[in-house]
Amino acid sequence: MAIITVDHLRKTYGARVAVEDVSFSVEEGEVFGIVGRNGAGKTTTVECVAGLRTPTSGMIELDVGPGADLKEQVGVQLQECSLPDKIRVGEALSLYASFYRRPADWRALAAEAGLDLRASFATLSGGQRQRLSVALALVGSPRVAILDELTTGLDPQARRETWELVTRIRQRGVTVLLVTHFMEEVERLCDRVAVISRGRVRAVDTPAGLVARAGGEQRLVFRTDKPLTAERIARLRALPEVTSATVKSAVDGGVEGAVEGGETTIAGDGDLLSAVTAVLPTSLMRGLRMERTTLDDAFLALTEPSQAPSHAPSQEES
Ligand SMILES: Nc1ncnc2c1ncn2[C@@H]1O[C@H](COP(=O)(O)OP(=O)(O)OP(=O)(O)O)[C@@H](O)[C@H]1O
Repeated sequence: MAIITVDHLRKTYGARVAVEDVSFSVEEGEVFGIVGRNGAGKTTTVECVAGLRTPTSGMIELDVGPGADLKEQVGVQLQECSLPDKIRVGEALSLYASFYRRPADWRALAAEAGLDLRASFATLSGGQRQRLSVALALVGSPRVAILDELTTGLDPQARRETWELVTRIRQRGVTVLLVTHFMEEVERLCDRVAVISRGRVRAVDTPAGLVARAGGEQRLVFRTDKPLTAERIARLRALPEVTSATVKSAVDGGVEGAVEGGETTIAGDGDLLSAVTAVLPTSLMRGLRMERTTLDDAFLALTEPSQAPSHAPSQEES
C-alpha cells in the first residue's frame, strides 16, 4: 500500500522552476531514495512532501490514517541541523518530545543513536549531530521519516554508523524517504530509488534495476603475450555468456589474429569468467580485470549535468 503518493508535482520560485513534473509513490515500510545532481529539485520535492513548501501544482497524498496529524506522522531531518551550542542532547530531545502528544522514549532513541545525553551540542562531531537530528526527527514516533543528505560531509566510519541507524529505523517499520548523493548509500539502504534530473523523474527502480537498465553487463579485460588465434577468438565469440569480444586484431595472410600485446575486452553475463577461462586459460592472460556497470554509471547515464529546469534569475521565495 502506498503511504506517500506524489502526482505531477510542480514547484516554482518566481520565474525559476525548481520542480517541473515529479511523480512517484512510496510503499509503507520502504526505504525510498531520491537521487539527482545538485539543483535537480530533490530538497524542494521532499520539503513539499513534508508540508514545509506549498506545491505550485500537482498532488501529494500521505496515507497515515484517518484523522492523523500530519506533523506528528512525518518526522523531518533537514540538510542542516543547528541547535544552541550549550543545549545538551537530553535537553534537546526532551524539549522536542514535549511538542508531541505521543512522543517516543527519547532516552531509548538517544541510546539507539549512540548519543550521550549530557553532551552539549557544541561538542558533538558531525556524525553525532546528524544522528541527533535523526533522533529529533523520530521523537514524535512518526510513520514516515524524511532524511535529507544525511551523510554528506561525514567520514566513512560516521557514515556507516548513520547507515546502521537508518537500518534500525526501517526495522521498526518506519517508512523512510532518503535524499542522497551517494550511490553506495543507495545500494546499502534503498529498496527503490527515484532519479530526478532537471526537475523531472527519469526513472524509478530498484538499485539493481537501474544498473540493469544501464546495460548491467560484466567485462573481462586482459592482454595476451601471444596474439589470439582466429579459431580461439571464434570460440570465445560463440560462448552463450559472451555478448561481444573486442580484440585488437589484424588480418595477416587472410587469417585474423590479435595484435601482440593488444587489449582484449570480452563483455557478457552469467558466469562469464568460468566460460571464458574454459576456452582461454588464465595463464595466458595478463593483467586480467573484471569490470561491471555500477550504480554510478547508471546515475550518470540518467542525469544531465545542468542544474535547475529553468535558468531564470534566482528569486528567494518560499
Ligand atoms: N527558496 C528558493 N528560492 C529560489 N530558488 C530556489 C529556492 N530553493 C531552491 N531553489 C532553486 O530550485 C532548484 C532546485 O533546488 P533544490 O534545493 O530542490 O535542489 P536539490 O536537488 O536538492 O539540490 P542539492 O543537491 O544541491 O541540495 C535550484 O536551482 C535552487 O537554486
